[in-house]
Amino acid sequence: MAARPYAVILGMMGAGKTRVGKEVAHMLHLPFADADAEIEHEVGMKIPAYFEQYGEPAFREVEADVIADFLEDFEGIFSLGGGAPMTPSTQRELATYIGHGGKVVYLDADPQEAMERANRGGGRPMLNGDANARWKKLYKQRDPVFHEVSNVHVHTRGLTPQGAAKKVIDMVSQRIVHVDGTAIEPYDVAIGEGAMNRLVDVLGPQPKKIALIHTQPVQRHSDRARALLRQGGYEVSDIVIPDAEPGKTITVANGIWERLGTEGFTRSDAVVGLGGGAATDLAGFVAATWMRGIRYVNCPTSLLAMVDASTGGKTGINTPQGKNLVGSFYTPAGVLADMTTLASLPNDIFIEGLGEVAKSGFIRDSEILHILEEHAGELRNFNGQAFLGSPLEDVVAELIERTVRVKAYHVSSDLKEKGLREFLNYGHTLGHAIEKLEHFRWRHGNAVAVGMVYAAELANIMGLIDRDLVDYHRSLLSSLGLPTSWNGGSFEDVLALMHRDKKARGNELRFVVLDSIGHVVHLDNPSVDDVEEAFRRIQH
Ligand SMILES: NC(=O)c1ccc[n+]([C@@H]2O[C@H](COP(=O)([O-])OP(=O)(O)OC[C@H]3O[C@@H](n4cnc5c(N)ncnc54)[C@H](O)[C@@H]3O)[C@@H](O)[C@H]2O)c1
Ligand SMILES: Nc1ncnc2c1ncn2[C@@H]1O[C@H](COP(=O)(O)OP(=O)(O)O)[C@@H](O)[C@H]1O
Ligand SMILES: O=C(O)C1=C[C@@H](OP(=O)(O)O)[C@@H](O)[C@H](O)C1
Repeated sequence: MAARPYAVILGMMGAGKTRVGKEVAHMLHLPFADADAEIEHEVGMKIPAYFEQYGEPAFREVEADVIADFLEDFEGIFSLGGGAPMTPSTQRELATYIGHGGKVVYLDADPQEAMERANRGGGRPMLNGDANARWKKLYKQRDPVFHEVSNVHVHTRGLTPQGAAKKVIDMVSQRIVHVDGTAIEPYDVAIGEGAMNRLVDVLGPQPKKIALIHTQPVQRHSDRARALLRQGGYEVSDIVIPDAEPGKTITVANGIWERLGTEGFTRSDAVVGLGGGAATDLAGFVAATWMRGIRYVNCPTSLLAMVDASTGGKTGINTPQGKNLVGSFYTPAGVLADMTTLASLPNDIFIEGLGEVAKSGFIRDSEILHILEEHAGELRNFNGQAFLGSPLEDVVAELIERTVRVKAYHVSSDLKEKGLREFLNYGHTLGHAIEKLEHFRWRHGNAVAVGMVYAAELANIMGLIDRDLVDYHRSLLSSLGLPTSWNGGSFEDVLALMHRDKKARGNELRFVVLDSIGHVVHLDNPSVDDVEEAFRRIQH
């Protein structure tokens, strides 16, 4: 495999491609190459002189050749000349580079700032004559193409070269999971520090008003989102809802509908949901129902919301009869899992999220289990204040990316949970019963952890897995600080609730169980004796 650039930077003349590119390379301890400097080296003369002697078409040919060579054989930060992306062969080379996982950064400076800087510098033959008018004309031609050929968009208005470089690094190191499939409008889940900086790009130019729905404990993160939205030119309605489950009610939804009505939200406006899974569920529900569906973006701030609730398109509210009884399948336009928000997440809520992470390991991706094993101690001692920039951050980013991929896989062909998606329910049949019997004082991920041990015991009783795998469930989950037993209710109560599980068919129970790590099957209608025996085994 050829050595490819870590990132390619393009943008208008004066955007800072060279200056910021050098800064990025310096911060990442990587080499830097500037296409213009390489061309000058290649032809043995300065660019203005070359333009003068041979003209622009000859320059573009040399330029395209030099760029093609560097895209194939340079491991560092590579900045292009302003006009380079207009050459069709270079556009194709950039597309191939992106196809191999490359990052093409559009360094999008404020036009006024970039134009002034380009004029000041001189040495730019494309600006000969009325420099400002030339710059503006080129901007009009080039800006749409830059958007087209890049896959990372970085606005740098008002930033110092160092600030712009830090933003480029954040954006380039984000992980992207593309969610696509039957009945799904494709969208991306962006994971990493600064993922929220994508808000304006994901919302697009159509919305004028944005309802920013969030809870109070994440105020400092919603302040950032609001600032980004205002900078993007949107009119922002800040809507604070009650924290956690009390936010997921028809009364809260109704209050927001009233506000959207009073404030004149139309079908082309949008919703941003920011917070834990409860806030993103409610925000998605409001977006799905307002005018029969408007655009929405999720900004999950808890681990559980990042790996599970914000992706997959389930939105909803609770009723007095139960959780999530009213809602719809309605996919977001994008999910921005900004790791900086985890800095304020309490330890117990982080650990709870690991329950769903482990589930994804058991049902599909054994590498998740290896990572959990290897880092169990650090994960269990998660401390938000010391998290950003620590080695654990990359471990958590990897776990989030892998878990989101498992979810995306199950959702892609079964948005409405008629088959494959049911496998995401591993550990949930007993888990939901425990949550209900504990009056929701037990957190979901904790109940699912016990539920997975239960499902493993049941699979063992049915002869599907050996005892070692059951023991492995217990040892891994408890090493993460998750519970593996429950003594809070009778078998009769549990059985009655499991019969009301959404997977049950008529009077028959239906479980999701493993037959090996990474492989799940349905277990239909096991005998009550077996179901009870498994229950007995998780009581101590
Ligand atoms: N839509 C789906 O597919 C889906 C899947 C799983 C769960 N869910 C739903 O998600 C909800 C559970 O999500 P959850 O565990 O995130 O619970 P939550 O939304 O109640 O958040 C838990 C607590 O953590 C706080 N919090 C979240 N992020 C924080 C941060 N960065 N800093 C400080 N505090 C923070 C919240 O304010 C809340 O007090 C449930 O309502 C569940 O039904 C939905
Ligand atoms: N963010 C910035 N803030 C202040 N000055 C900048 C910034 N980015 C670039 N510059 C300065 O503007 C000039 C043009 O930048 P340069 O990197 O050569 O642009 P480009 O390569 O995109 O044409 C240089 O003098 C550079 O130091
Ligand atoms: O915009 C252009 O067509 C050009 C931009 C210059 O690079 P910078 O954008 O780095 O100034 C350089 O490649 C040449 O003068 C042509």
